[in-house]
Parts: sequence; C-alpha cells; structure tokens
Amino acid sequence: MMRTSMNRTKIKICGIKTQQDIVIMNRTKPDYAGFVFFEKSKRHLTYDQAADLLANLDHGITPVAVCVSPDSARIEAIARLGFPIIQIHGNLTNEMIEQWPNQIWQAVNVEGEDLPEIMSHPKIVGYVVDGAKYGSGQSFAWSKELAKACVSLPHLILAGGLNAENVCEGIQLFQPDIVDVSSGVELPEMGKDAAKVEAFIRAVREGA
Ligand SMILES: O=C(O)c1ccccc1N[C@@H]1O[C@H](COP(=O)(O)O)[C@@H](O)[C@H]1O
Repeated sequence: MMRTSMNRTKIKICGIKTQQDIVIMNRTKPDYAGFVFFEKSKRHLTYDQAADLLANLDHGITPVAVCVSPDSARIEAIARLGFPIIQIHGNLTNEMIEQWPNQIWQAVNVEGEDLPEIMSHPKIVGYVVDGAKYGSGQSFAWSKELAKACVSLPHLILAGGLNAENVCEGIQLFQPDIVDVSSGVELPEMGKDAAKVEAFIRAVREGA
C-alpha cells in the first residue's frame, strides 16, 4: 500500500545559520526553515543569533526549532523565541510534551530495517523519519518495507541524506508530506549553497 497525498510535497531546508541563508530562504521560499539548537552540531545557534535570523525570515516560511532531548530550560527559551513547531530527536517525554505550548514533530532516527517506536499525542503532528545520525547527510536504508511501515504515520517528513539527485526517488517511494534537507544543500564550510537549494526545490516542485 502507498501513502496517498493529494497535496504537493512541502519542503524544509534545515540548518539555517547565517543572514545570507535567510536571503536564500526568502528568495527560494521553501515551506519550512529549520534552526538547530544542539551544541554538538556545527549548525548550532545561540538564542540571540536565532532571534536575529528569525526577525528577517519571510512570514510565509514556517520556522522549526530542531533539538535533541531538550531540557526544560531549552524548551522554555525556544518557546520564548516564538517557534510554532519543535522537532525533537533523541528522547521525547511526556514532560516535554506538556511544557511545549505548540506543535511537535517527533524525529525517529532509523538504524536498522525497522521503523523505531513512535509516540502518539495531539501535539505531535508530524514524524521526521531520518538517518541514524542526525544532520550527517546519510540516508537510512530505503526499502519498500520501510515505506509500507511509514504509511501508518499520519504526517511523514522524510529526512536523512536527501539532495537534488535522490529526492524524487524518495518522494516516489515514501510519498512524504514534507522532504527535509540540510547537508545536501550546504556549502563545504558554513551556510547554505544557493545553487543547491534552488536545484533541490526545483527537483521537488517540478519533478526535475
Ligand atoms: O543538522 C544538525 O546538525 C542536526 C543536529 C541535531 C538534530 C538534528 C539535526 N539535523 C537534522 O537532520 C535531518 C537530516 O539532515 P541531513 O540532510 O541528513 O543533513 C534534518 O531533519 C535536520 O533537521
């Protein structure tokens, strides 16, 4: 059985780090932009940096705060920045769900052949199915079996190692609601590569 989505596949560009990235977002207009709050990541932002970036983000692009097993101070600070969605990797607990006032995307990092267990709660409105190591640019092992398992997810965000070359195959196999990319549209040093962002968006929107 396949997922059936009547709507076009939406796009999230993750790991926004610089004002130049914001210029690229505002010009190319993905549906979502991801901001990482995780000290071990090269894409980590301080709250002040995030506030400066958010102030310039086009209102038509929904910002998503990305974090790993956040403590309550982290959740409070991200909520204060006004993010409508938090994407949580690692542990997701009932306490976090209670504290966070808005929508949640639960990230599941696939290590083997099976889909990890997911939580169910009215605030959890999406599931990010990602490679084993977040933000590594590596896919999980795509298979028809995993695509079938994903059919049960109410809102699927496909992530992990996507780029302009493989995203159409991912869309065909998983029929995701949203595709999510970071490494695949990045410059070697820091920030997003405008040409790669454009090619990714064109591939998704035009099937090119
Ligand atoms: O990008 C990061 O450094 C990161 C850190 C902590 C949690 C998630 C992170 N990134 C997420 O990883 C996926 C896929 O990224 P990639 O395209 O494989 O590089 C995406 O959801 C990012 O939000």
